[in-house]
Amino acid sequence: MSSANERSYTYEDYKETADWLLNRSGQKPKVAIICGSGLGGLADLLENKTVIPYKDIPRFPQSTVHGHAGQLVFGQLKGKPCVCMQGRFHYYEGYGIATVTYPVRVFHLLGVETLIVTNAAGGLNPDFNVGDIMLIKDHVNMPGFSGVNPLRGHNEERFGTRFPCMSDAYDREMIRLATETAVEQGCSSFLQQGVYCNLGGPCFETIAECKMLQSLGVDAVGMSTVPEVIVARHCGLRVFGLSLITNKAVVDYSSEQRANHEEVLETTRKRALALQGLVSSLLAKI
Ligand SMILES: O=P(O)(O)O[C@H]1O[C@H](CO)[C@@H](O)[C@H]1O
Ligand SMILES: Nc1nc2[nH]cnc2c(=O)[nH]1
Repeated sequence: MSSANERSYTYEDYKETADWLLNRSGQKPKVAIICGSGLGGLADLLENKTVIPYKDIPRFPQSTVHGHAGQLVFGQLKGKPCVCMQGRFHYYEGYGIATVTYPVRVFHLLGVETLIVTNAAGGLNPDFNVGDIMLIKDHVNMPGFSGVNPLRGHNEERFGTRFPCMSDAYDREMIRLATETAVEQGCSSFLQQGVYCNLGGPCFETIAECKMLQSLGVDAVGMSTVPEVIVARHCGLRVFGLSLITNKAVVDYSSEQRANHEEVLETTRKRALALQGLVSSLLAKI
């Protein structure tokens, strides 16, 4: 990988971007929401919006994936000051892991206290159906097994400790509130909880890989989210995560099913409103 991809950032870099955004938006969000593939509609719920394209923001990468608009949206949701990423960055796009997670530290410096991550994911748990919403209770950072971790390198103590704990990565009280909210919203029949695993992508998994992940206790697989969560927990943000099960992972050699991004986006279109309702009602409770 080239050194440009592996670039690192100083505390002052993050601070400069945060100050620029504060100046441009005039808003100090308390909640940041990262919208997964096809889930950018969440940002449309915000009131009093200020929209800032990534291309205008100092040091921000660009979104290159279909279904990721590439802009920050500031505004209020249920009266809470929020910032939404309409489009996230993925390792497979060629960005270094510090670049993929760059916005999270910027949000921390803007005063964000809670990070909500959403993603589209393949369902590995045989009890899951396409269209289920999975509350993420834990993760497996598969790239971390070979040393790909956003905290690799110099530890900036102003963000967090060298060896952060990850056994409490996903806030249990928010999971409880979301479960309660799903009952109120009439969507508990397609609500699940489970373990999300990120792979590097951009290939979808082979059948052997899906079987291996299942045997490891993974419920849903994707290509994002975990690096953002690690950086968020390192700097003390409360994290809540949702996976929309957009397709079922193929685990049978006789299956004719083939994972593809069009199916992923198609499922997000069908479940976007339910997911948006759940997130906005949850926000009203925190
Ligand atoms: O994780 P998000 O950004 O929702 O996107 C998921 O959907 C894409 C594959 O269809 C991959 O980028 C995968 O990570
Ligand atoms: N890796 C991976 N990412 C996804 N994103 C949406 N569906 C999938 C999937 O089946 N596998």
